[in-house]
Amino acid sequence: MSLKERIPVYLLTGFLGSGKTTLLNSLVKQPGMERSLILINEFGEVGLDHLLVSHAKEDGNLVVELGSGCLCCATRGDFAKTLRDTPWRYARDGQPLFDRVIIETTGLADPTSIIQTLMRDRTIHLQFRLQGVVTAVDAINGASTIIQHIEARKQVSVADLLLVTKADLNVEKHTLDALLQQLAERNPTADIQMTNNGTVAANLILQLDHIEPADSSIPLKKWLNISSVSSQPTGNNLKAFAQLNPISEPQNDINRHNDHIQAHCFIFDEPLSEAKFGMWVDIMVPLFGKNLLRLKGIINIQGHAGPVVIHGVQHTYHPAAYLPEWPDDDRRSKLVFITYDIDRQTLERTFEVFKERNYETEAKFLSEAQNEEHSKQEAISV
Ligand SMILES: Nc1nc2c(ncn2[C@@H]2O[C@H](COP(=O)(O)OP(=O)(O)OP(=O)(O)O)[C@@H](O)[C@H]2O)c(=O)[nH]1
Repeated sequence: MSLKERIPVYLLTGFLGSGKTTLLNSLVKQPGMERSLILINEFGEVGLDHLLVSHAKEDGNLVVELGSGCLCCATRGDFAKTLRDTPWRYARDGQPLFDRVIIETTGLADPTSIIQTLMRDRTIHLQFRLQGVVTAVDAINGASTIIQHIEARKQVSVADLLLVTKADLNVEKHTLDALLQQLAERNPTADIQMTNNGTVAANLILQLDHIEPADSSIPLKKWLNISSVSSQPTGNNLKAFAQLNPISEPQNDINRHNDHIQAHCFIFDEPLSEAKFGMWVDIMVPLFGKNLLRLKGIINIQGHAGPVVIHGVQHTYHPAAYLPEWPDDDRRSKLVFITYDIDRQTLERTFEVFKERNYETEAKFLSEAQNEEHSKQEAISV
């Protein structure tokens, strides 16, 4: 099955009480959301949320309650099994009875491990594609929750869409401004939307495309979502693969919060060598592993007419998508990292190392050496 044919999965996460179930209730009533399979995970002995969305069944959806316990840890195996089984369990005449899956996590879930299950479990991966991660953030308590709880920070960091809930309540302007700034700093790639009374337009969710922006109607810049900072004057002239410019310094603000998660944005003015960049990805992504929470990039690779779109979550790095043309005149490569305990200098140092080595020459040398060895062996056997 091609990626496009796989069943889209939307992950709805957010800290305890942030408004996930309320949003879900609003979503499933809307046209376009029929035939959703809703997986609800709750933390605690008795689940209630599935009751709260029970009317969703009347709107032509299926609701499944996942076992008590958090699906990022205690019930991870159950979750994987439930999801693997859904295409035949909820099917008629061999056809699934649903068009998409929405997973509501517990408020304490670490979404990165759920994303890992979605992308690394072979059976799941062959049938489903992660279409979007939506994180609810409480307008009033969100800022302090994010500072206090690592789970909340991870939920924000991996989101494609951040929904600020409870904006209808009397939120002080400075509280809201501070929260919005914090969200933008922590996840510069996510779209941020305000919601009132727990309602959100289904379109906002349905248009998400977590993995394959190439296939989507979303403009690339919106996907990467750093256009607001990318027009800043170029900064110092640190050279990496090419000319590298720090385009924003969100990490300074985040350091003030004294936590471990940072966002780093880089721009490369010149096209990058495919061999060097490929080596960097092959070696560094697994090496950073769990500490690389998110990597998104639009890359100008030497010799390619259009941009190359890359995307990774922790160890999982998706095959690069080669687009036929650039969306506008800006041909610079842009990379956004959201990291846990990896500082900007470390990333820069790795760029430097890969710039210094000449992988084209090394590859050529290796191939010539192998050919020579081959010829020798053939001569011996003759
Ligand atoms: N005024 C207002 N109240 C909201 C909004 N969203 C949620 N609430 C209220 O906030 C409370 C928590 O909402 P839920 O939707 O249950 O939050 P949740 O994230 O599912 O909570 P957990 O399952 O405990 O993690 C409920 O009392 C909701 O009615 C909103 O946008 N405006």
